[in-house]
Amino acid sequence: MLEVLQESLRKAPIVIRGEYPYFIHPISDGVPSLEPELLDEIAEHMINIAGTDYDRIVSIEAMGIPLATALSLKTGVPVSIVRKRQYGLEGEMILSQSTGYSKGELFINGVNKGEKVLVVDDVISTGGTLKALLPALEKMGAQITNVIVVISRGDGAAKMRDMGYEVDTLVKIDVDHDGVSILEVAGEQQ
Ligand SMILES: O=P(O)(O)OC[C@H]1O[C@H](OP(=O)(O)OP(=O)(O)O)[C@H](O)[C@@H]1O
Ligand code: HPA
Repeated sequence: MLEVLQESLRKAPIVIRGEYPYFIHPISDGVPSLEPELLDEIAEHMINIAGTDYDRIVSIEAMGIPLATALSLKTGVPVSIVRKRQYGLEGEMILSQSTGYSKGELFINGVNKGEKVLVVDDVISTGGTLKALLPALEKMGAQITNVIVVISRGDGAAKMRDMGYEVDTLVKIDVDHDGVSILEVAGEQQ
């Protein structure tokens, strides 16, 4: 299951950002090369989890964009990207994002009241991003049908569950200075 994803994670190099061992991978960084075979495997898996019954796919720049695009092309569902740049449009929602290595603001546009929304992203780590995003989407009147994140490292997904949000992840990993270890793969018995 998810063989292309697993193989690519085993090859991911690590750099240290502050104290944080940061893995570099096609899905989380677009580096060194994001292959269509990998995007296809992931998009198919996301459709297996969430189906196609939603009005909008919501994802976060930068690395949510290829995932949301791949999914949009398969499902015909439109995409709204949560940006790190302010547009000042009416109804724009502003939120604060904090990850293991960065802090900043995010801006949501294009999500309409009453819409069924699928949220996808590349990585969940501290959970800081989704902790800010999911309540904000609900405040805008969206109904979140599923939240799917490709790579889970750390306890972010568990923290989201404690907050009442189920986050499906395709693979759980551990990262240290030597590399990535795969702890769990969706749909596989451990
Ligand atoms: O669970 P968290 O600790 O919040 O980390 C996860 C977030 O970190 C990454 O985004 P990043 O801000 O690095 O943006 P990028 O997609 O532009 O690389 C990733 O795309 C998630 O959005
Ligand atoms: O270690 C990481 N690598 C890439 N993206 C990430 N987003 C959170 N942590 C990471």
